[in-house]
Amino acid sequence: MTPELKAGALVLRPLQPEDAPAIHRLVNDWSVVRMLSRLPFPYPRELATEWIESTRRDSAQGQAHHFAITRDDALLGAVGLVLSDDRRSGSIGYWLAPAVWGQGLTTQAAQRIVEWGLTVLKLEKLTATAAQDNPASAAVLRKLGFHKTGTSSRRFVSRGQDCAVDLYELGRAAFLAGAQDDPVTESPSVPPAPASVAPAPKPRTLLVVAAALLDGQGRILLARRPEGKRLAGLWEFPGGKVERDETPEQALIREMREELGIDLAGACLAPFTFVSENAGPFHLLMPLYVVRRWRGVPTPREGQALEWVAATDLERYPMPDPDLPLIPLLQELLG
Ligand SMILES: Nc1nc2c([nH]c(=O)n2[C@H]2C[C@H](O)[C@@H](COP(=O)(O)OP(=O)(O)OP(=O)(O)O)O2)c(=O)[nH]1
Repeated sequence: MTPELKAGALVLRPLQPEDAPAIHRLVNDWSVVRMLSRLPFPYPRELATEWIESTRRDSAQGQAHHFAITRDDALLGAVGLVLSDDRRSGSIGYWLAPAVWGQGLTTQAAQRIVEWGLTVLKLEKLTATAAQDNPASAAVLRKLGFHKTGTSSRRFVSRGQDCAVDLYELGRAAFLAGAQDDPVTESPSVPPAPASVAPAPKPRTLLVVAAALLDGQGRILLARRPEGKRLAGLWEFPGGKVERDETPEQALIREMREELGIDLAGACLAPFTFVSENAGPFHLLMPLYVVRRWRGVPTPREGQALEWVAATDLERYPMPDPDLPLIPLLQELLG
């Protein structure tokens, strides 16, 4: 199913039947429709209703995910991700009402969908096309990290003619390598480098501590990263970055209190294994502790969803790539 995603002040949500009048009003505009290859101009009102129904069917079948781009509940445009038959790649498309052009909103919305498709859906690559007379769309794609792979032509129904389009692509590996998260500059204790000095190479290893909390039935607590964070929508083991002057155990106790409201002080924190993996913008070093006893009831304190998951079901929860080797180890422990 198509989820609701956040991108700055924008909310990207599944389309609803009640959106039809707004969709019709916004699309039935020559400056919008001339860039959308399959739509006629004028754009009949019934097509808006039919299209919304089709997006809801596609979403239920997992074939495509179309989102209304909204701000303060006002519909501003749409962004969609259509999956290939094998569900390993997807093609992205978007449009925005001219009244809000020039504010970077298309990039913001498309960026969130790109990230969601490549991390949560784990697509291998994304493709897109832009009409050659649509430099704004090409600029959005380049900002998102897409590169041009060729040219082709498409029938544009509204224009009644074939038009040249450029083809673009973004691979998952390239996206993950370029994903922006700078754990060093997040630290207030690191002063910014003077503008005239070339930035020093960043320390590449990030120490993150995490826990496999086990309940009485041997299920593991997973937390879904909330909207607004890097890797939002992925499931992870609760935990977080080890701060300066903290031991990993102190960091784990602090994180469990902050994130889940539980007290691990005095509990047995059993070192289980660790992750040492390239995580894109940094190298992740993550000790994983197994914890069976604590005080309090895990409660989401940071907007994250929580679920107790049997080890055999872990594969059903999309997790960050570095976590994947942990799954068979936990299955063996708890099998
Ligand atoms: N807690 C946790 N983090 C993980 C796992 N797998 C994985 O790649 N990570 C990454 C995601 C983050 O980049 C980093 C954890 O940092 P964090 O949770 O303290 O920080 P964050 O990115 O959520 O941001 P913030 O709280 O500092 O604002 O480690 C996991 O299983 N558990």
